Amino acid sequence: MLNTQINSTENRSVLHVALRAPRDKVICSDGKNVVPEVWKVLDKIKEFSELVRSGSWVGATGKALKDVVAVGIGGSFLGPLFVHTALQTDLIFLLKPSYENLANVDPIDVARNIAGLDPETTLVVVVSKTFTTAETMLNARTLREWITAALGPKAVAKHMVAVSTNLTLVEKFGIDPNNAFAFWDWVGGRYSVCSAVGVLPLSLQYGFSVVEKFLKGASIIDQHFYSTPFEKNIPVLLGLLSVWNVSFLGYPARAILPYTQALEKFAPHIQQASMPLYFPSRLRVSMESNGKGVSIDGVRLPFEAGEIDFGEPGTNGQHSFYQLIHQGRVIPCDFIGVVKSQQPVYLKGEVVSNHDELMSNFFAQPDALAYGKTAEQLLSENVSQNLIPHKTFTGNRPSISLLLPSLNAYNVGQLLAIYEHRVAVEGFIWGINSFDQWGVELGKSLASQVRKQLNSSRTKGESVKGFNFSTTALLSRYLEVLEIPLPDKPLSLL
Ligand SMILES: O=P(O)(O)OC[C@H]1O[C@H](O)[C@H](O)[C@@H](O)[C@@H]1O
Repeated sequence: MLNTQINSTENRSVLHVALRAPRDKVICSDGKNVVPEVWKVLDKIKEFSELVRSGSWVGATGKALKDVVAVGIGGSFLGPLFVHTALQTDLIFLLKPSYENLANVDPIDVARNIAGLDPETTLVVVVSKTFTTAETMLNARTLREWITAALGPKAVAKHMVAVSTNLTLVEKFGIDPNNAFAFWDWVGGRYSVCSAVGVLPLSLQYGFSVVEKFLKGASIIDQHFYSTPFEKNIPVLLGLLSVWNVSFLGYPARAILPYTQALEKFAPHIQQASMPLYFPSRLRVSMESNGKGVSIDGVRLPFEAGEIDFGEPGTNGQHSFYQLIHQGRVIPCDFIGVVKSQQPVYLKGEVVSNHDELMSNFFAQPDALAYGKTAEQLLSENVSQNLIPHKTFTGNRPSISLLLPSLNAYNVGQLLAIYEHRVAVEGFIWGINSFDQWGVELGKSLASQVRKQLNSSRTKGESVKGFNFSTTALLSRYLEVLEIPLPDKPLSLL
């Protein structure tokens, strides 16, 4: 039998393709076909989201719920946010409950998210694979407090639901297990947008039929990736280009530049699949999926792997960091354009439509990068000698251009799956484990040491100890001046 436990450092299968497989497909983990379980949860989401959208699911005081706050961070936040934002303008007529995303543990994020919301008409979706992530759980407790303070403890059953692999902790938290939507160990957090993590919030917003199209788009790419010869296989070609740029040409970064505002959250999502880490010993900058310093067998890599991803929608980026891309360091770019705009506008008397104006830039930028401008060309334009070095463009700067026919749920699913598989292709070639993320653990455990210190200093006046000189000084200073709300003076929420 095929060994699907390719995430060998966590003894986990990697099966996010099963999340979007057709009902009749057989995909096994530990000898068990997981597709029926996937569809059981999808059917449950369909039913629940229809109840909420139709107003049949009512809150503790009998009112329909009209706002959704999704609480989650990392993979339990960025993917759904990217898809939600991508479809927002296309499907504005379908958008039923409003959609807020609470990720940061900063109380400012809580306050901003619930500003103007009424607990009576709000549904909170707590999204956490582990149900132990410190930020998410504190935010969930804060919103539980917000709901119960207004509506009483029983209101949690009607106003809070959860998405998690850890249903025991969901129940312990006080959420009715009937209102929990499961997913599985074989879904990595950053690959979970096609599980209930993304499907529940998106179904609540746009309806289940839209989400089905999104899943179908991703599934089509899964089939393409599985069966298309390498020379025509989009994720394979893109992955090879990345490996070439990073490991052979030594370009450490990649700019993701969608020429559509609808994809404004795409680069942040891909960044999560590639969160930068810092290895002081080698000044290595790396990422969550492919940001590894060692091979899958634990041997230190003799080459650089992973890219530093960043990006902004065009044309905004053109007015900030493109200067460096054109004349400074070489940054391979992914240009993503769309043929048919979600929002066509053509003003009378204008030379082109607004979308054509945007796309003029999409076509121009890769050419400027590739071909540049020579001193000879500048001379022929009578540019003065002293400005020639400043106005010269070296060219020979790599980019790829993806042109999507439109940006609907189906195409968004395709785009997601292309990038997911591309990450895997790169990881396979580099010989690393693209599916673990041990690099995020150290910071978390040090934060828990700080948390203990803050508690003992605040409650018992204990002095700061056990930290290095710099952190001791900073912590002491922090404890000296910051006013905190005491238990008898509760944090007031907006
Ligand atoms: O979904 P959760 O268990 O709350 O995890 C949220 C996030 O936690 C960590 O930071 C991981 O590095 C991420 O990959 C994960 O998405």
